[in-house]
Amino acid sequence: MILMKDIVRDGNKVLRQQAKQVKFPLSAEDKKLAEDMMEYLEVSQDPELCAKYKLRAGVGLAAPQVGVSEMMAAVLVPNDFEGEGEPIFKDVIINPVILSSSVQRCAITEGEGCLSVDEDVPGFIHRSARITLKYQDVEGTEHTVRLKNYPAIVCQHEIDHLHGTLFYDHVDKENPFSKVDNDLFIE
Ligand SMILES: O=C(O)C[C@@H](Cc1ccccc1)[C@H](O)SCc1ccccc1
Ligand code: NI
Repeated sequence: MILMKDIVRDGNKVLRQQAKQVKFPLSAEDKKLAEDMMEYLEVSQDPELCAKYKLRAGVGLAAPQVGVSEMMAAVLVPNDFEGEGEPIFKDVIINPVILSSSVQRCAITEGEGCLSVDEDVPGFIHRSARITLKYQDVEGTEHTVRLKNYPAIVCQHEIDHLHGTLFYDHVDKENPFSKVDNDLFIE
């Protein structure tokens, strides 16, 4: 089971590398990694288990964050944090490619955090509000999905990890809370 001690922190070069394409069929190690990363998200979103294992809640986890420089990330965006209903998006996205993205941007009002960055970094992280994402699942089946708002933000945050980018790279250093007229903001 992945614990916080297994999460690589900012400063480790694996977080700044271009991750390698994943080959199919998945090796036993890659299958286990995919399962373990999704398990981390599920456990971290259960308040009792999250406290029991001293985790930080997460809606996404990328392989480089556990020291594996491969293009794989688990994403679990719950319907709501009461755990009611099916998740908005749940899958392990492998070799993801953003095929298209909206010019319109979207940001989380309170900014972003990262399991690999212990410090708070204030500022808006403006991302595309809508994306068309192509990826393979653990079986190697190809999916092309259109995502918007929060699920789109989470997937862009995770895909950034696969290219060595961290959320605070997107903060406008001159004016961290800069915005333009048609920017969307979500709570
Ligand atoms: O470090 C990670 O990649 C996991 C992040 C992903 C993320 C952060 C901000 C915005 C979108 C995605 C963690 O999920 S940060 C903790 C968190 C937990 C619940 C809801 C939002 C952020
Ligand atoms: Ni992150």
